[in-house]
Amino acid sequence: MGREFIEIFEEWAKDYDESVAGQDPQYAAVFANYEGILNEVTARSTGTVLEFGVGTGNLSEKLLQAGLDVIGIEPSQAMLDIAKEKHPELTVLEGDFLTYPVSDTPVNTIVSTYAFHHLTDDEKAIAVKQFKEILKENGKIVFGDTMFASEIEKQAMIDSAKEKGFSALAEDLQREYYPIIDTLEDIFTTNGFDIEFKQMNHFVWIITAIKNKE
Ligand SMILES: C[S@@+](CC[C@H](N)C(=O)[O-])C[C@H]1O[C@@H](n2cnc3c(N)ncnc32)[C@H](O)[C@@H]1O
Repeated sequence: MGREFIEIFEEWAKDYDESVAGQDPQYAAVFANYEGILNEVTARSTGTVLEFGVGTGNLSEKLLQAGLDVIGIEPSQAMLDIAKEKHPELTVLEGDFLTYPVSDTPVNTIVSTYAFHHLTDDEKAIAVKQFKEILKENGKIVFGDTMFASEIEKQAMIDSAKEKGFSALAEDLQREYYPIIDTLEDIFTTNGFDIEFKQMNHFVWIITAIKNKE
């Protein structure tokens, strides 16, 4: 479950760092302020951090530089190999948002950037329920990802991509499970989190979800 897009990342891994640097015009707006997004997720993280979908390890690098203990989880072998090559000191384990080697280490923060939308909304709810179990008291989830204020806004972004001739972006926005903010809010609050949203570019928002006491 949740691994249906891995082939895309096996292919994309070798050029991925060029895309995030804005060199692919179709994705330039998606990756606008990429460094700022990673910095903001890092600034909100504490203690032992479990990172999902590490890709080539760009967020992991910032978390390590901030002195945090990072356990990375990544399902694509090609991405995982690059992350390990760039950061030999990083622990990266094979796994995904739903199935991962759980250690006994209590986790303070669960982070991810540009990855949670690979799960359907039902899978997102299962993942969040599991995260609550492994987070320490007052633990938090900090995710940066593409999401939309409404279905109307999402359709407008798809139409705009088509008008610009960005067919790969338009297909991506229709193929993967980019959520509506109200849906995410419902998933997190139902599973016992207080959640905040902050917009970082035309596509990406950061969500910070803090585990309730109850
Ligand atoms: C767009 S890349 C983001 C990489 C990195 N987090 C970043 O911000 O640059 C998406 C990553 O999520 C991974 N991924 C895809 N499906 C996943 C899943 N079900 N669980 C965890 N990671 C997944 C991909 O293999 C890829 O490395």
